[in-house]
Amino acid sequence: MIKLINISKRYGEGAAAVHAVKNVDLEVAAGQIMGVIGESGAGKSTLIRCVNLLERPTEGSVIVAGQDLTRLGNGELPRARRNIGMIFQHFNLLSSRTVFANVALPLELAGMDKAAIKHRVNELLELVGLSHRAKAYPSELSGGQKQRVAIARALAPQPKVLLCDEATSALDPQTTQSILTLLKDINKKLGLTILLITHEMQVVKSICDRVAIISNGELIEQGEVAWFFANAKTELARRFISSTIHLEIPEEYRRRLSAEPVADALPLVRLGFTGETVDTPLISILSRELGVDVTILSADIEYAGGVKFGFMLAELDGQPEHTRSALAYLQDHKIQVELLGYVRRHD
Ligand SMILES: Nc1ncnc2c1ncn2[C@@H]1O[C@H](COP(=O)(O)OP(=O)(O)OP(=O)(O)O)[C@@H](O)[C@H]1O
Repeated sequence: MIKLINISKRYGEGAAAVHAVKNVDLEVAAGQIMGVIGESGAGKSTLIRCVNLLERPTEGSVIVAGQDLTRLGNGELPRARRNIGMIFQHFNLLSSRTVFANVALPLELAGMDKAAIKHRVNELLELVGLSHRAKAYPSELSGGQKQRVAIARALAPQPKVLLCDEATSALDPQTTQSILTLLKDINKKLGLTILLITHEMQVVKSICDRVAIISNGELIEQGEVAWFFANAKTELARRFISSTIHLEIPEEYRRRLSAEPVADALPLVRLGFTGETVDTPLISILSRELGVDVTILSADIEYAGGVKFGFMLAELDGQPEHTRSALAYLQDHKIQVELLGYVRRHD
């Protein structure tokens, strides 16, 4: 549905030129949700704005719904752009228009008659859960409601593709989740293809099917979300992944931790679960069959893209040879084992 072929974008000329996007190839299949994640200044906004030619790429082709937008003249481009809706971080609503009139605007511009506009806008407001606020003005709405209006407006011309430029970055975590749920709903109900950019891995984890990482204008890694959590290679990807996992050694244990084995101390391990981990009732097997008791200090294990991943901090209590077999057992089941040190039983 979206195909970017060798896209580059330079701002300015000569020595002062900024090469914001470099030789990007990206494909988003129909009905898919793709997330592009990157740090500030990585080139995310420039890249997404190249898809509807809000920024014209310096090189490369942009194909949306089978049309090469970079080859269209100024007369044909507006029609092709109707296939592409867009929402923004700061909603971009018209403050002098009501919710109804904001959503109606693209339909008025397209010359639709009044009765048809009324029908369509009411349908859209129902879809985004805002029928009861049709007469309100943007200043009377919460951030989440404003983004709902923006989504309804973007969907009014029945686009095939929705571009989301940091659409939840101005919202609190709970509202973010409700907007992400709405986007997923719309994706399923309407078969809409979604390309979003974000700096938050949580957003990717919540709704994306695929993810690409952009760094310094280049796509450095991409894949299905589940594959990505299990297999990402680059340091940046690993940093984004760990930003969604919250696991710390409790202070009380940290005080008793030493790097080397000491008398009367138990190994403290971090166990990593990835898409490759073999499902196993590991704690019962370790204690019943291998003679090692497991104390879980903390765990953050989640599902993304149908795969279980996450980490667990645990203390292992058993004879040294039993502990060695337990660690080997975990590794055989594709659980990543990291020995963090040894915790003395007493201060
Ligand atoms: N209109 C412009 N003129 C000149 N340079 C620009 C322009 N827009 C962006 N840039 C530069 O291009 C690079 C990429 O910027 P871009 O806004 O695409 O990154 P981003 O990943 O979206 O960052 P952020 O999350 O901070 O918005 C940056 O170095 C930025 O300063």
